Parts: sequence; structure tokens; C-alpha cells
Amino acid sequence: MSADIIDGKAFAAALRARIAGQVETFIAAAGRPPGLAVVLVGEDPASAVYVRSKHKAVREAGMEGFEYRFPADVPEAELLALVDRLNADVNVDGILVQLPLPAHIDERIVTTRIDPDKDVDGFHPVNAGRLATGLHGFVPCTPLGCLMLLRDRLGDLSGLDAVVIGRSNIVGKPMAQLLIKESCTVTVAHSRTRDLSSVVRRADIVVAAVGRPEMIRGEWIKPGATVIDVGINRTAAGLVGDVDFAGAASVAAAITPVPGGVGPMTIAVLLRNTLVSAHRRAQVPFDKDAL
Ligand SMILES: NC(=O)C1=CN([C@@H]2O[C@H](COP(=O)(O)OP(=O)(O)OC[C@H]3O[C@@H](n4cnc5c(N)ncnc54)[C@H](OP(=O)(O)O)[C@@H]3O)[C@@H](O)[C@H]2O)C=CC1
Ligand SMILES: Nc1nc(=O)c2c([nH]1)NC[C@@H]1CN(c3ccc(C(=O)N[C@@H](CCC(=O)O)C(=O)O)cc3)C=[N+]21
Repeated sequence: MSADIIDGKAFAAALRARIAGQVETFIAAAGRPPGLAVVLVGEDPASAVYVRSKHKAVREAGMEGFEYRFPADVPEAELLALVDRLNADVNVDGILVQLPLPAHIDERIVTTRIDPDKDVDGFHPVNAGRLATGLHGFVPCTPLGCLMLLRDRLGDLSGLDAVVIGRSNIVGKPMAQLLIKESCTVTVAHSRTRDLSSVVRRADIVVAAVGRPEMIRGEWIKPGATVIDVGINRTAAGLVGDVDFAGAASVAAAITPVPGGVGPMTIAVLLRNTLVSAHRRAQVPFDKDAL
């Protein structure tokens, strides 16, 4: 193994500490803490774990967490009524409805009901449009966390060849948008891509967001590339990413591990987005780029 391991967990912990400092300043100015509402529908054990760790992080940062749980058979209208209430609640700066939702609930309708200016997940089409057109808005937490790790590692990304594997609205597409903004030459691969190995081989930056354990092979990676593994796959062998870690680590310059890479960044950026939202809504000036 020759690659540097990108310690997302440590990077996220440092970011959270800076956020906690800014939360104190915000409370002094606004007279209230930043508030994040998290809504969980159903009993999916993985979702319950994520929601718990989000809440812990919210409290540790000095923010206020509002938690709502519904049984899996909650009517869509009831969920929408809660979103309406949270949109109107002055103490709520961010709203997150944990995905996936049960099949009888239309995720697009729920996502679109959230006030775009409280949409700290960045999933609302208004925020997707803002990102695509270069306007200020919320950027989805996972891709923004990946970008922070890339910039920390590589500095200026301009001119680099980047390949994003996956084109979901929550990871692949916004990741590609961010890399375009950084002046990378971006290729987006997906399940219909022909000859994925050759596409990956060109890349200075590989972002894997597929959801298939260890699908991206070490032999595909260009020597010296930087590999960001978004995948979270639960297998008999434990938690693994979308990248063949040992194989890729023997050729890449740097790689994120799973766990301890992108996952902790997602939660730290959620706190960051909530802090940014709180400042905007309370009209307290804040330099988010100094975080
Ligand atoms: N670390 C974190 O914080 C987070 C991790 N994740 C993880 O990231 C992974 C991706 O999540 P998400 O984007 O929501 O997943 P989706 O299932 O929504 O998207 C997966 C993408 O991978 C593509 N794909 C599927 N099979 C192949 C293949 N054989 N070759 C190339 N591309 C393929 C799909 O292509 P097509 O569009 O053609 O179907 C699709 O675009 C998952 O493991 C998820 O658990 C997700 C969010 C946060
Ligand atoms: N509205 C919404 N917003 C999300 O941001 C969202 C979502 N729904 N649904 C599910 C996905 C997934 N996701 C993760 C968050 C943290 C870790 C994380 O902390 N992972 C740890 C390991 C945790 C473990 O052991 O499972 C790590 O990689 O080190 C992973 C994945 C957020 N998501």
C-alpha cells in the first residue's frame, strides 16, 4: 500500500469544532441557538443509526435538535403537515427528512414541500437549480464534504480530469456540478456506461457513488489519482465502500476509507449548512468560507 489515507473522520471533527465555536458567537448575537429538525419515518435500522448520530453531532455543536418520528404507515398528508409547521417555525433553521421514505410516500413531493431556505440537505429542486446556475443555495452535504476533502488534499482542482460514478440527485449529479465549478473536466458514469474501466483510468479524481461493494477495481485507477469512496455497503465482511480499497490504495496517491472517510463529512457539512442557514435567517453576518 502506498496511498495516503484521507482521514475524513479527523477532518470532520476539526470542522465540527470550528462550527461549535461559531455557534457560540451566533447565540450571543441572535439570542437563540441554530435549530435543526430531523424527521424519521419507519424503523429502518440504518436510518435510525444515522438519525441518532446526527442528533449527537447537533447537540455537541451547541445547536438545538428537534426530532420527529412517524410509524412506517404514516399518511403522506400528515408528513406534509409537519413540514408545513416546521417551515413556519422561527426556531427551525434546517429541515431534514431522512431518506429513503416508505414506498407509499412520494419523496419528490416531500422534498419539494420543504422551504428551500431551510433545505439544509440541498435536495429541493430550487437548490439543485441554484447549484447548476451558480447562485447561492444549499449544496447537498455528501458532495460538498467530498469537495472539501479534495480541495484540502489537492488545492486548485482546475484542469484535472474527474470521473464521478453515479448520477443520483443526492450525490452523483451535485458532485459533478461542484467539480465543473472547480474547472475540472468532468465525466459522469452510470449503469449504461460502456467500458467503465477505461473511463476511470483517465481520471485524476475518482468519486465512486454507486452502492455496489468494491465494484471499482484497483487496476482501473490511474497511478497517482485521488480516490473518494462515497459507497456505504453492509456486507457479511462488514462495512465496505464502492472501491476495492486494498487494490486502489496500492496505485492511488490518496484514498478515503470506509468507514471514516466521506460518511463523517456528511454529518459535519449538515451542521455547517444549518449554521449558514441560521445566520441568513437571523440576518447575522457570517463568512462561511472562513469555517
Ligand atoms: N457516505 C455518505 O454520507 C453517503 C453514502 N451514500 C452511499 O453512496 C452510494 C450511492 O448512493 P446514491 O447516489 O444514493 O445511490 P443511487 O442508487 O441513487 O445511485 C446509484 C448510481 O450508481 C449507478 N450504477 C449502478 N450500477 C452501476 C454499475 N454497474 N456501473 C456504473 N454505475 C452504476 C446508477 O446508475 P443508473 O442511474 O444508470 O441507474 C446510479 O446512477 C450508496 O452506497 C449509498 O449508501 C449515499 C449518501 C450519503
Ligand atoms: N435526507 C437525508 N440526508 C442524508 O444526508 C442522508 C439520508 N437522507 N439518507 C441516508 C444517507 C446516508 N447518509 C450517511 C450519513 C453518515 C454516514 C456515516 O457517518 N458513516 C460512517 C459509518 C456509519 C456506520 O457505521 O454505518 C462512516 O462512513 O464512517 C453514512 C451515510 C446520509 N444520508
